[in-house]
Amino acid sequence: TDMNNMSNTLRTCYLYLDQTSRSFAAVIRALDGELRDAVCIFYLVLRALDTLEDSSSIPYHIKAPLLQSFHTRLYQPLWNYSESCEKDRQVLEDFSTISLEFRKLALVYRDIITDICWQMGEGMAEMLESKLFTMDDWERVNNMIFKPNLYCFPSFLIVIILIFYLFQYLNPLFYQPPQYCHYVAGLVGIGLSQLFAASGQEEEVIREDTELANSMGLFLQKTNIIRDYLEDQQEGREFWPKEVWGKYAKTLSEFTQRECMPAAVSCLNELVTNAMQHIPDVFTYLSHLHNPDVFTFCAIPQVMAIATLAACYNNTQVFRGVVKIRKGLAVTLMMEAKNMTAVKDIMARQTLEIAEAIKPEDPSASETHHVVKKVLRLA
Ligand SMILES: CC(C)(C)CN1C(=O)[C@@H](CC(=O)N[C@@H](CC(=O)O)C(=O)O)O[C@H](c2cccc3ccccc23)c2cc(Cl)ccc21
Repeated sequence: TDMNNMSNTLRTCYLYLDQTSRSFAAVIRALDGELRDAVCIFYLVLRALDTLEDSSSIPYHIKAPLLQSFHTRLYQPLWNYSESCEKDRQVLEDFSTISLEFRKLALVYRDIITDICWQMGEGMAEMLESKLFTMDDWERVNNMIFKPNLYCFPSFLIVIILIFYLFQYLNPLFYQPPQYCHYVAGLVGIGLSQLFAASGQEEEVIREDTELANSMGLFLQKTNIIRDYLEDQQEGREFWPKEVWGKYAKTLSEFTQRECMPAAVSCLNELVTNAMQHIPDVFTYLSHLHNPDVFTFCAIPQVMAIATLAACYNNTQVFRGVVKIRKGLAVTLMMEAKNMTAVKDIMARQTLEIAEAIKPEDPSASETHHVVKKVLRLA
């Protein structure tokens, strides 16, 4: 990106991009023309929304409406937000610079970004509310439609109510798990796919299969959640799904205790195995991309994620600190992830590392072997 012949406000946006994620900023800069600015602004707008959601200093009754109305702030030239204490608060304090450049984007990009922010803000507010009832947030079952007091109903009605409950859980039609990961990461994939298609640099088909785009985001977000266990614990946030950790402990914080390490590692390995289920969709999505800069932009976070999963698998260090892949490996992965063959080779190598670390006595061993075989067959 030639920083000389761009406006001061756009240059400021690219500086914010460099500050929020150095290595990834370089990948966004490599995108072509108007898609580059659209993705840069999309990334900063999402970072602002994410910073709002993360701000523990904002009380619920203020935060929920803020999240739900966030998309309207894109068209309020003077709107900034200075009540956040998060490290990325600058994108909120100077949001007017970002929204000014947003309003310069072509309408087609503005509509996509506005729509994703609207859906994401609604989803985040909904998750916030459900968290008030200490519901887990990995995959959240819709709250029961009603919680009747069974003792005031005649007996035959009780039977009907029990059947209804059973039906709700057993029948997939009723079981709508609006996944937290869908709101904060799946929607990003769906939005990016629409931006790629709108720019003409990728075919329309890329935006049709929202399941594939959703999987791209879920793979990254589930990996982040697995990796960030301790950091989130220390900040009083829990993202590991209760359906899983509830099989290994009474509270998620138990995994920080030495005597609970075997249970913690078994839970960790089940989550890593769960995240790997998205890899076939990642292969399919990437194989649909034609523009080399778009391919690299999408492939690099995915190969970083599989390397992070391999580093976390069976690793007690996840419960003692944040497991980061070595800088040298990160650089190698960024250099290599240029085409489908190279990406499949990286995924296969990292998956083999996980396969070699499987212990026969691990509760998920057979599922892990199963997903390893599936990935190696596709690679
Ligand atoms: C939550 C998340 C995974 C969506 C965050 N997310 C990403 O993780 C970034 C990578 C990133 O920010 N890395 C940081 C480190 C980190 O934060 O972990 C770095 O410094 O390298 O990539 C994703 C991202 C990039 C490319 C294609 C995607 C398809 C679907 C969903 C997300 C996709 C991202 C693209 C956009 Cl536009 C916005 C956010 C993201």
